[in-house]
Amino acid sequence: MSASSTPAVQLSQLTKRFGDHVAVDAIDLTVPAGMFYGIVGPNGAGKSTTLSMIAGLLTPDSGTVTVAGFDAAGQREDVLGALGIMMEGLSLPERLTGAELLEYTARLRSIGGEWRSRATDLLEVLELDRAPSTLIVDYSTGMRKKIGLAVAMLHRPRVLVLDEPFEAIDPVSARAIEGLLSQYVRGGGTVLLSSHIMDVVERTCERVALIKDGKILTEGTIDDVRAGGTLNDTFVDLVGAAPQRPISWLQ
Ligand SMILES: Nc1ncnc2c1ncn2[C@@H]1O[C@H](COP(=O)(O)OP(=O)(O)OP(=O)(O)O)[C@@H](O)[C@H]1O
Repeated sequence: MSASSTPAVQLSQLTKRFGDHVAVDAIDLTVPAGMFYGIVGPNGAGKSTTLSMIAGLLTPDSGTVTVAGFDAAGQREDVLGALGIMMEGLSLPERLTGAELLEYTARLRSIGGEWRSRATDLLEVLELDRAPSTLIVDYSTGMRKKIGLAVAMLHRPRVLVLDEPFEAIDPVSARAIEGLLSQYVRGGGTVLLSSHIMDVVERTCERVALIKDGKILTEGTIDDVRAGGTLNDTFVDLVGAAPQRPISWLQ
């Protein structure tokens, strides 16, 4: 698969309200194909809401989403084929093992016989092969995240949308996931992820968008955005440090 000039994801005036609250406020964003792209921002900034609209799990109030050139509203089947998603809170079939879930995914997606070797690779790299008979209901938080990632990758999508893939993941597993995603991007895939872990975003992503209150505060290459400092510095400068005051009952 080669990188294409069609953007992996394109958002135009994307907006979502919950009651009176504007969670995503007329966002325009282009994620070029074949790269690692990060979305960062404080809690409640609108990252998950944005990714959920790209994933088709939430309907925008206005604006458009295209994935690999397909319109998310009108070309749903094409978008589903092009996309792999891992979102917080998506339910999993709890009474299956990891391997069974991948077989189930392969059938749902009509993946040919190659699913077996793909599943073996994914389970091995993510170290889920160490608990072959453990049901998903008994998985740890990190293991649930890893099997969610394997499900998202099994059909070799053109675009992976990952909500906080590195949170709740131990450092060794995080490196394994980084390696897996890097191979995927080198092969022409696109990763769009949200994260609060700035050093992972700095290390992996080529471009980053910083969002707050549903709006993009800055967007560009990692070097442009960190402007000689660290991404953490830029984040705190633009978002504003949390208020600090003495709390007498703690002292
Ligand atoms: N289903 C919902 N109903 C009402 N409000 C919602 C809903 N989902 C999100 N929100 C609100 O929309 C805003 C954006 O939430 P979102 O989950 O997108 O933020 P986030 O950037 O992903 O935050 P975090 O870093 O904490 O995961 C928040 O104010 C949140 O309370």
